[in-house]
Amino acid sequence: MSLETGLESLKRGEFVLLFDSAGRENEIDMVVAAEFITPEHVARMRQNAGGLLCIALENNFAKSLELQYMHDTLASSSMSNKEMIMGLAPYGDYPTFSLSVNHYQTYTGITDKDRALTILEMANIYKVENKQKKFSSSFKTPGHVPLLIASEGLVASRQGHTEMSVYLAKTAGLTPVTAICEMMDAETYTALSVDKAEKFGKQNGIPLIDGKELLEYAKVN
Ligand SMILES: O=C(CO)[C@H](O)[C@H](O)COP(=O)(O)O
Ligand SMILES: [Mg+2]
Ligand SMILES: [Mg+2]
Repeated sequence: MSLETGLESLKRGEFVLLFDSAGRENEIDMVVAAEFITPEHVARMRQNAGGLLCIALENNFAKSLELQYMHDTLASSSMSNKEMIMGLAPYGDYPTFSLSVNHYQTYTGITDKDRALTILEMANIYKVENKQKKFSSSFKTPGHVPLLIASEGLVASRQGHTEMSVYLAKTAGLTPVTAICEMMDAETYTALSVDKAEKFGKQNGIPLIDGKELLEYAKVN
């Protein structure tokens, strides 16, 4: 069963591929638990996925850091061009974007080493008692890694890669913080197809988890 194989991979600090659904983004993200991230993971996501590398956070954790969705922050700001604020995407969901961050010990923030440090230190904050204090003293914004906030209720309320990847980390007994990046196709200039992702997964020993299977599992677990 790919979901259980996937959970084992995540526990070992390895990648899984996560497909949402044909009726949604129709995208496959490379996913790794943030607590295990290394510069090598970042380099592989950059080379083999090529989308936007983000950190997904469980809702309660994001709240403990006083994070808000960026569309809410902008809506309550003094900006005059509020018509620019992203609402529902064409596939029917609000974006999960919040702030983008760099760890304070990074240099430019974009190198594989810098992004791995930012991602790892975000996961480490989960284990700290005064999370908000540690977060505000250790990170700068804007930075080079976007933070995504998973919905309250996780996959029961939104079925994005944000929620599904955090759900996988939690189910694997890991810190509910993930690094995710969309897989792109440099031949077609579109998102990578499921067939191509399956082939890539087989060649590289990376399990592909179907969102449909994940949602069915979540209903009974
Ligand atoms: O847009 C995104 C950020 O790069 C990606 O789609 C990512 O998978 C998270 O978003 P979602 O939860 O909507 O799938
Ligand atoms: Mg997206
Ligand atoms: Mg997505």
